[in-house]
Amino acid sequence: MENIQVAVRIRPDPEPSIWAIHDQHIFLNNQMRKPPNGQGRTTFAFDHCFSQDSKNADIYSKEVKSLVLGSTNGINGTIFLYGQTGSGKTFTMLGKENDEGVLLQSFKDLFAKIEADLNKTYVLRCSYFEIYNEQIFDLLKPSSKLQETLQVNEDQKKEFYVKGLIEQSVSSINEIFEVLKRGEINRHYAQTAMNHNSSRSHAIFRLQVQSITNNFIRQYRREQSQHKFPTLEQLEAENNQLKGAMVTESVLNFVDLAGSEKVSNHFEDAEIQDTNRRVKEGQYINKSLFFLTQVIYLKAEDKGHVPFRNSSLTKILKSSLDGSSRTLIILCINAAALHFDYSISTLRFGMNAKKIETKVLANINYQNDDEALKILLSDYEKKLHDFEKIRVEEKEGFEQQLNQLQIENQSLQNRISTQNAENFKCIPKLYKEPTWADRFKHDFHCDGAGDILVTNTKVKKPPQHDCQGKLVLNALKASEQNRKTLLSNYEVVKKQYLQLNEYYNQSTLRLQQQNEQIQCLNLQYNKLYSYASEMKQQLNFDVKQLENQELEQMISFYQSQLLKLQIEQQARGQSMDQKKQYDVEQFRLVDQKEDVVDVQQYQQIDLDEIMQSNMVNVEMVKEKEEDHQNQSVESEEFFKIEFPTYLHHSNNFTKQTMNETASQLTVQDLSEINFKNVLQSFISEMDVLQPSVSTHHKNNSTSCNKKQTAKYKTPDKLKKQSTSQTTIRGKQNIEPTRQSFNNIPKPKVRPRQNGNANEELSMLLNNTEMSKN
Ligand SMILES: Nc1ncnc2c1ncn2[C@@H]1O[C@H](COP(=O)(O)OP(=O)(O)OP(=O)(O)O)[C@@H](O)[C@H]1O
Repeated sequence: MENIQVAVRIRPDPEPSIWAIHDQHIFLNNQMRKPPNGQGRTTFAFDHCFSQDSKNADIYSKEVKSLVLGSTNGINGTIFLYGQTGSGKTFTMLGKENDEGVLLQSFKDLFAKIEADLNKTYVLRCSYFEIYNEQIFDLLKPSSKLQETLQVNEDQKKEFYVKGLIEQSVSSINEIFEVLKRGEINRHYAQTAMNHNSSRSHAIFRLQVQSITNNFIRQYRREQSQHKFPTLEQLEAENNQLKGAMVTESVLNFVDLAGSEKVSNHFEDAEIQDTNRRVKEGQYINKSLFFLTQVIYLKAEDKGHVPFRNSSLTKILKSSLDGSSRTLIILCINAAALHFDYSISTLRFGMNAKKIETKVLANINYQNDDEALKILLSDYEKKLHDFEKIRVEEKEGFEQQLNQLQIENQSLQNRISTQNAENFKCIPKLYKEPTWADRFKHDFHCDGAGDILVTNTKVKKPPQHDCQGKLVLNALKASEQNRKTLLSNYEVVKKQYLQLNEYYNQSTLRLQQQNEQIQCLNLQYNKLYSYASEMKQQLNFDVKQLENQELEQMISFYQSQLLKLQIEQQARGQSMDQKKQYDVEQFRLVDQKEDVVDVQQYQQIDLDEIMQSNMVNVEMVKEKEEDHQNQSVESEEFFKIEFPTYLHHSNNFTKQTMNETASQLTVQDLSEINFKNVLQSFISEMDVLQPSVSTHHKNNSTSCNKKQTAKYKTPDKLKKQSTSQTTIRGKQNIEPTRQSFNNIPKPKVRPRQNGNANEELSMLLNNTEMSKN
């Protein structure tokens, strides 16, 4: 026989504690030697007393651990957490992040031992349910079926069991954590959706531990699915190995009882509007706790019949209180004086429970004969079959739930899509694609900017009750993430656009400045060009003047030579006839044979023109005359001695025109256009004047040699024509070529300098010169 283990734990409180602990005793401290009501016992002795500084780990290691591990040997165990609301029952059971509850520590130790035990194979099944207002709710059911209540039935062995309770098979610590988590979520959901108050219900987590010593089973389980157990036939096939097997079965109950405070307490709570509901809750709680206390009291006093059937709680806990179970009650009390009455009540309950003795027996079956083993395995298989059936039902329920969630998820996805579409409709087009007109206007294009559609409105979150599926939450998160990404992309592109815009503005400014500079340079260039043109004009004028002077000098020189020659001819008059004398006066030497024709021709020539247009190459004449003297009369050749008549004409004309032009230039605007106009008019005048000169010559030289017209042609034409001289009347007409003309010694002429003036202007001037020449 073994007494129920009872421990007490004081919850830490900001208020000073009225309780003190010494060893296994808890009593009122010095400040409160006497109880407030002045009566009753104030010192209690329990198996363990835990102060406010105690941790869950302390309670687990000293009280809970041995009880939990005993289940692996087939010993049932039950842990009650009894106490007033807010006294720390749930904290002790489930704990917090930094102080793990006794339940989680139990799981860890249990699985650690199971994994370390290589001689047994364990089957663990767990269930989680709550008793609220005497109704049983399975917390492992799908949320849609949470409202279904379960009944407590009695089997053939007069044992109570909850019919239809889900027994979830677990094979690892993670799986059992998942089951616990699912139960807690449903408990919370029931609290809100079904108006349950978790603190007003008794929560029971039950763990069935079965083990069998058989290596075959272990190997079989490892090879097969973890949830499948070998069939009886398979076990019989290995019958020899099963002989002598030990089978253990045990149940661990973790019971978080509802608060044990008085019902009247709820009446006084002014904030609670639904008084009737609270009254009903309190009544049921007190009723179940009363029956629990009664059962414990009767068991402790050992006074005959114990009424376990009075409440669901006592029915469920019967095996723990009446049978072979090892039971632990952890009393939770508040430290403050305010809760003294409730604390005393709790401690008294513990003192009664402490008296209860239970026959702690291990549920072990030693099977040495085949028949007994078959019966055991048959029973075992039946349980497993039921378990599999439940699993199938559960699976179907989950699948239905999954389908429903998928449908809900799909509808939510549709809503999100619709919402997104509406959002995008509302989005302003932040970046307007520039038109071609804009691009030409600004000469600016931002490649790759494109259209960016960004919403500034957050995606509306659906109501809380719609968010049952993780997919929905993920979709919302993804949508939000997309929105953030779009916004960040938009910011980047916007920044680039602003930078490009800034660059464009700067470029435009630079362009304007450069245009202004170009205009200034153009102005300067025009001024310089005008100045250069003027200078060149002046230079050409000077040169022309100089040339004219030189030519005048040359003419004077040749005239003097002619006079000299004439004098010489006169001096040699004996050898020259009268006609030749006459010709000489006309500055022409004529063959006697051609005197008639020549005289006629010469008579038509104006003397002045002859004087101006014929030039005697003194050296040539001398040479020819010498040759003439040396040769026969018949071989004497006619030499036409020409003097460039146009020099006289053009010289005079040029002088006059250039003087006029210079005077015009001084008074007129020197801009390029005016300058060109002046030149054009100048050239036009030249063109007008030249034909008259040419005509004049033609008229006066019709009988003369036609080659005289070459005087007004370009040097190239002149040269060409000179090279194509033909013989007249069988006699070679030898005309002084340009070369021969150049051989005439001339006064040195200053070379014409074109300078660096504009080329077009040079061309014009050159053409003008050519025309003049
Ligand atoms: N030992 C402790 N150390 C620190 N905080 C504690 C401790 N015990 C309880 N608390 C805190 O006190 C509050 C109430 O505790 P808890 O919910 O466990 O009480 P309860 O007895 O389960 O109440 P109810 O019967 O209403 O469910 C919780 O916030 C819990 O975190």
